[in-house]
Amino acid sequence: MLSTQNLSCGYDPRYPVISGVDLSVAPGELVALAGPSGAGKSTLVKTLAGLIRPLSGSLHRPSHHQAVSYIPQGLGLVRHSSVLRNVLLGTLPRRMSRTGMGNLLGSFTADQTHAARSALAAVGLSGSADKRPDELSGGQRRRVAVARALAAEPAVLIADEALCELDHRTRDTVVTALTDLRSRCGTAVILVEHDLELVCRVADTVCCVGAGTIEATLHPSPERYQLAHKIVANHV
Ligand SMILES: Nc1ncnc2c1ncn2[C@@H]1O[C@H](COP(=O)(O)OP(=O)(O)OP(=O)(O)O)[C@@H](O)[C@H]1O
Repeated sequence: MLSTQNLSCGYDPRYPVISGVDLSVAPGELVALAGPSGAGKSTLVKTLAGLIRPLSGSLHRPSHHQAVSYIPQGLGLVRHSSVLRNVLLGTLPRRMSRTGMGNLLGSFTADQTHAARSALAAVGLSGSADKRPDELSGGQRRRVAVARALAAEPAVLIADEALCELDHRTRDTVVTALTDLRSRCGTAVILVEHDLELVCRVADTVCCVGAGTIEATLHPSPERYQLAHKIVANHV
């Protein structure tokens, strides 16, 4: 689904932020990236999402329309559009592949509206469809960004700290929505997340990022939580 070999990422070829990254993410797999602030997690996922060119090494991503949805740390919501319209934007690549750019300004189809409303329901925001993002709390805005990615039904969903600012119950709702997407569409999920307890509970694979690379790759279990904690804590 998505793989890298000896990938090196950063903003200046002389100073890679993270190197030697070998990742292989299968359909439906949930891979978590954990590690201290500044370790290079966002730089890596921006590269995986295609926003930054790799400095070296190889990156294989699915190339069809709607293949990769990326939730940036800053969320990228359109402030003056309604919540529903923001989520509908997630379905745009689907519409573009069918009808081309000409219809971008037209109305959305019933299918797209259904997908957007279902995504909002999945993150518990059915009642907020007509509000604007700046009328919502930080955690609610985060869930709008998740809903936008869900509505895209992508092959790969990459989320940079999408679960932070959420209370435990709401976080479980979002995790359930992601699990449903994985089993329904075979979506591979790559999650940047600081909460190791959560990560070890929900991820199939945990990559511990530190010292400019992926230092360890674990398949979680309660014992592995201690190990992951030690590896990440070493660099905090
Ligand atoms: N646009 C940029 N231009 C140059 N350097 C950058 C840029 N963005 C990030 N960096 C640098 O890359 C390094 C890694 O930052 P990055 O945001 O990838 O870390 P992170 O692990 O995601 O941290 P956090 O958990 O705090 O979000 C930092 O030293 C940072 O200063």
